[in-house]
Amino acid sequence: MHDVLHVNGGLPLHGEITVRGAKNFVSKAMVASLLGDTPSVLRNVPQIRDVAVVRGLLELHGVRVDADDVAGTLSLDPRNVEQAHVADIDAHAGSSRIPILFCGPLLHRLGEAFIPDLGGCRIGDRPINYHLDILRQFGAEVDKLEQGIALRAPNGLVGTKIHLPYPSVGATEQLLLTAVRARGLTELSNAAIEPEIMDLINVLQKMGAIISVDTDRVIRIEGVPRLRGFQHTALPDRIEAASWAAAALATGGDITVKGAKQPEMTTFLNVFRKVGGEFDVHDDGIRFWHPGGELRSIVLETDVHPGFMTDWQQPLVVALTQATGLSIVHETVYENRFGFVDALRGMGATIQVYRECLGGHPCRFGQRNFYHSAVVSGPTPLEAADIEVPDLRGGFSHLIAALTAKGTSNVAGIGIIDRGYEHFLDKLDALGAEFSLS
Ligand SMILES: CC(=O)N[C@H]1[C@@H](OP(=O)(O)OP(=O)(O)OC[C@H]2O[C@@H](n3ccc(=O)[nH]c3=O)[C@H](O)[C@@H]2O)O[C@H](CO)[C@@H](O)[C@@H]1O
Ligand SMILES: C=C(OP(=O)(O)O)C(=O)O
Repeated sequence: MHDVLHVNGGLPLHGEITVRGAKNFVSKAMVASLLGDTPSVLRNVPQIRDVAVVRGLLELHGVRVDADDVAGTLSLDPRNVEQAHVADIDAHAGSSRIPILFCGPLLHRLGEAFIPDLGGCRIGDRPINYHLDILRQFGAEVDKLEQGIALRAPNGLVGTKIHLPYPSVGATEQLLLTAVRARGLTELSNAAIEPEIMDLINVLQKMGAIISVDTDRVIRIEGVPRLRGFQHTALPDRIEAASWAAAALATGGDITVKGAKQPEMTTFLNVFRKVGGEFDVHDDGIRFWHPGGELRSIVLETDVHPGFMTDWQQPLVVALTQATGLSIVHETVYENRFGFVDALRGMGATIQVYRECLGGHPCRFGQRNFYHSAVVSGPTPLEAADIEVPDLRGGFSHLIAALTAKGTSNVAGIGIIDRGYEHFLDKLDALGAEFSLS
């Protein structure tokens, strides 16, 4: 398999690419189809590995999946889930974080579930204690085994009142996918309200669920006994869009991201403008460009929505190496998301990481042993290097750094990147990047 990308960097990226549906929504909407008793159709589905992983798991559970990859349409027929003979589920261990979201839907349909060990990016410990607490509160029996988690709910699941210690995206989705068919009322306080969650709520409402979202992060659900299939077009991938925007800024280029939408990106766009990037919002996408002259340093804190998204942080840090002065980035969502800066430092960036909370607010990771704040001093020209992709967003950041650095960089392990970036090599080609694979 070709897994090393040889990048001849130092050329501004110019041109137009398209983003399709959000990785962090599409996979969840696919799981939601399990809750319906009629087929669902999902549109604007990207061809990324996380979609393939969830598809495999759904098929294992008896869902018939038909895909039109070019059109980006998935048809999901869950009518045979009760008849499925699930075998080989261990083969799905370590593939992504989505399997944990199968718990509620499978418990409703089968009264039991087995969930293999999770994968996803190693950017912190990523515990699942909130998920398991939620399932137990609905009345599930949860057993942690060596290979995964076994769950039972022989008497069904019953609505409950839950307060999340932190507005976790996955735990909020766990609750939604479980509460919609539980008996009675469920109330979740301190819920996450990311746009991908709101679109999942749209899907569940189309299926027949009753869900209200209050302004104070409280979500209320009235359980219903049955749900039907849905037809839905996924919201665009705001992380991919921001990643290409960061690539335009770092390389001094000009990229139009078709499919990108302003409402989900307001916070990113403010930061992009403060750094000195220009953008124009069009009906069918957003054009991002470097207007020439100096970029400006900033102070930035990642946070839950509507704050600056943690998944935007890694690509933007590469652009900050090209800004004049000291930028401060405080990562408050994951305790260990700065590992990727080692490689940037090796390419000539001046970045120092600290255990202290250097942003505006103390966070959960302060006074602990986590290097979760970074100071970036720029501008520093980046030099070509041999680098290894550590995780999805860190990997894309390395790619941006290689595209920014003059000379040939060898980026190993690029296979990780297609977990969340559809056809990224074709897109690089369309943007005028020079590269080869080996
Ligand atoms: C597939 C997917 O949608 N992934 C996204 C999702 O991840 P994911 O849903 O895993 O992220 P969470 O929002 O749950 O995690 C946020 C924080 O809560 C902690 N936590 C979470 C669950 C739990 O049971 N216990 C616990 O302590 C995590 O360790 C982390 O520090 O939201 C993140 C935050 O926007 C994004 O970076 C990921 O891209
Ligand atoms: C952290 C991410 O994804 P996952 O939760 O799938 O690991 C990401 O998309 O940046």
